[in-house]
Amino acid sequence: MTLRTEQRQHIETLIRLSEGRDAPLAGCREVIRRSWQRCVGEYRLDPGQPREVRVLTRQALQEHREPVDELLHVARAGVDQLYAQVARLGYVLLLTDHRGITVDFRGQREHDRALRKAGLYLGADWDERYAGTCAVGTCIHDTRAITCHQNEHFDATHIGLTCTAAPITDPQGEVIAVLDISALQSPRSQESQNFGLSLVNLYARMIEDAYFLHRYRDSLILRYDTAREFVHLNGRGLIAIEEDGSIIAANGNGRALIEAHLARWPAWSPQRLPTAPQLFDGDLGELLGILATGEDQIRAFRVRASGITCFVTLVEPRHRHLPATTANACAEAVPALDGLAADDPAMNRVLKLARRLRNEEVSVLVTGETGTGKEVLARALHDSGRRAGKPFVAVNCAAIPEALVESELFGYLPGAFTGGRPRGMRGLIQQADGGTLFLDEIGDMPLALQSRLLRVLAEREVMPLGADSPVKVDIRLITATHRDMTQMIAEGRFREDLYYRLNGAQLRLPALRERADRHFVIRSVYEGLLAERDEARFLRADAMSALLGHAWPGNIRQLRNALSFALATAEGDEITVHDLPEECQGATLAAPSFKAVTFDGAVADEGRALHDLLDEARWNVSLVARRLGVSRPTVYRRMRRHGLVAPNHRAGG
Ligand SMILES: Nc1ncnc2c1ncn2[C@@H]1O[C@H](COP(=O)(O)OP(=O)(O)OP(=O)(O)O)[C@@H](O)[C@H]1O
Repeated sequence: MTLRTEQRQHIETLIRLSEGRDAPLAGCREVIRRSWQRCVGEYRLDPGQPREVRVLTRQALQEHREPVDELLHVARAGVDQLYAQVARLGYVLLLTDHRGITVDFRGQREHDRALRKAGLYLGADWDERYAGTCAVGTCIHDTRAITCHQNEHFDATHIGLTCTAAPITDPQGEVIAVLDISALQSPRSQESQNFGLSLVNLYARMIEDAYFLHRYRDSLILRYDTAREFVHLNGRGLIAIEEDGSIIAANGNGRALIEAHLARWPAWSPQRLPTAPQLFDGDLGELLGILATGEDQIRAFRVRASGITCFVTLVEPRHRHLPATTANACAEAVPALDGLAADDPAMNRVLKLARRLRNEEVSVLVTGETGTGKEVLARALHDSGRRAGKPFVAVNCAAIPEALVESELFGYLPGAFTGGRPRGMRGLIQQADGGTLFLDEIGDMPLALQSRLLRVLAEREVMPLGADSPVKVDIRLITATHRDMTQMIAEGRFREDLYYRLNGAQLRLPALRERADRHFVIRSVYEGLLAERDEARFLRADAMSALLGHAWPGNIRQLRNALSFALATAEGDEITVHDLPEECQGATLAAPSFKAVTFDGAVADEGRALHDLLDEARWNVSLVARRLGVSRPTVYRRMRRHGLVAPNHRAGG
């Protein structure tokens, strides 16, 4: 079909639409249909009278450029970069103001005439009211990115074009400019422009953020992302704040965060925004002290409205530096506790409370899934407080047979019961005198003993079996459980009064899979194991990646076991993903090990893949080891595992 015939048909369709007759609109996208209806109903555009492209005079263009001069300046690098990517695909680039006037343009000179005729030119007016449905005009009307492809344009003049536009908004969400790429020719299907839509959207957001950073360059700006690695590079959220934590402005992502917060905790007046500490569920000091923490000057926070972990950095005002006191408002150093976490919001909260509690006598209940480090935290609390140097006695209530718990805990005098030691025994409570008694799995303590323990806590004395007078004890009690104690109380299996005594303060440890500082935990457990084994072996990135991706139902204990297994069984001088227990290899098995060489699929396929690789390398083990990025002994070990023997070593071969 020629362009003229197509234009005639297009005009016919739109005339029927404007006259209220049934137009063949099947397959027409809703966003386009609505715009066409605006064109005929609201703007009274006549589809039968295609309009000349309107290009502003130099003087008029200057008047449109002045208000966006600063934006044009900031956007220049982004505009050039995007154009460099799309020019060779035949696209030109337009930047328009909020009215749709093209205030900046990039295009090939050799097509100057054709582009000018098509309206792809500096000064061209793409206002929907004049030009009809088009990417720029409709994007401004709907405040969202859109492709207007060929005969989706209202005006028959434009139906040869394909145009894709994305809005650039100010901190109030108002469109201040539009970024557009357009081509004179394109494939038939509108979907062919989907990739362009993503690209234009991405650059529009980058320009928007660059402009935000420029406009608020004299304020503090919180920049955040859900990936730590991206925060400095291209953190998605930007929130400008005052030094008291109140919010001045936010980019699109930041506004969405604020809206999610307000949806859960509506403000009592429309102007009332949450403060940054409320939004990120942290202290103002923690936010303002970000630059003084960690090597990368990033700190993890948990967004209160969603519970999602965000990594936040602080962009300082251009001419102002935070007073040293605020910048250094980080917590007092307590080595025993500080070593337990790097940067995880839940752990930061636990450790902050632990620092405050370390010299208090209040009983502490540590909760968390099995293996999260409850005993390690209890010991650190002991080691960092006044009682350090005195005994730390740990008792696992679930591990002692029920019949022995009483005598073990309370001790007994000679002859107190048959089977006891002839000289009697000082109970574990007494052994902890002056120090800390740590009762793990407190939920497993038999009910009868719960009453006796309650008495010890109330009267600070213990009555050994067979004794007729109590003995004074000075202990600090820390208990731990992975059970739901409120449910146990409801079921009558745990005494409520004891629970309240034990729960003077509660420290809740997060599961390993939820921790934002998993990398640190893996490193410190690994280094601890190397020190115990007096070894120096490298933990390769593929192993680290698999460990980071594993769900760890058994938490740090399971992690420790997995690393111990790898260190005990790996033959090379480094630990690779294949040295880990099979259940931890999952996350990276499908990832390329070296160039295009991969072991794809399950371990069962590994043998076949290895065989093919060896075959291809003529059974040169060193070459295969290099290609896989593992040591030679590792390849030999895998060959043994899969029963692979080089042809020249096979019996009779
Ligand atoms: N921060 C840490 N750094 C290194 N190793 C740790 C850390 N936390 C815990 N571990 C190790 O993980 C294992 C489990 O720790 P711990 O016994 O403290 O967990 P738990 O929560 O008390 O477990 P359970 O609920 O089963 O009693 C131990 O081997 C401990 O050494």
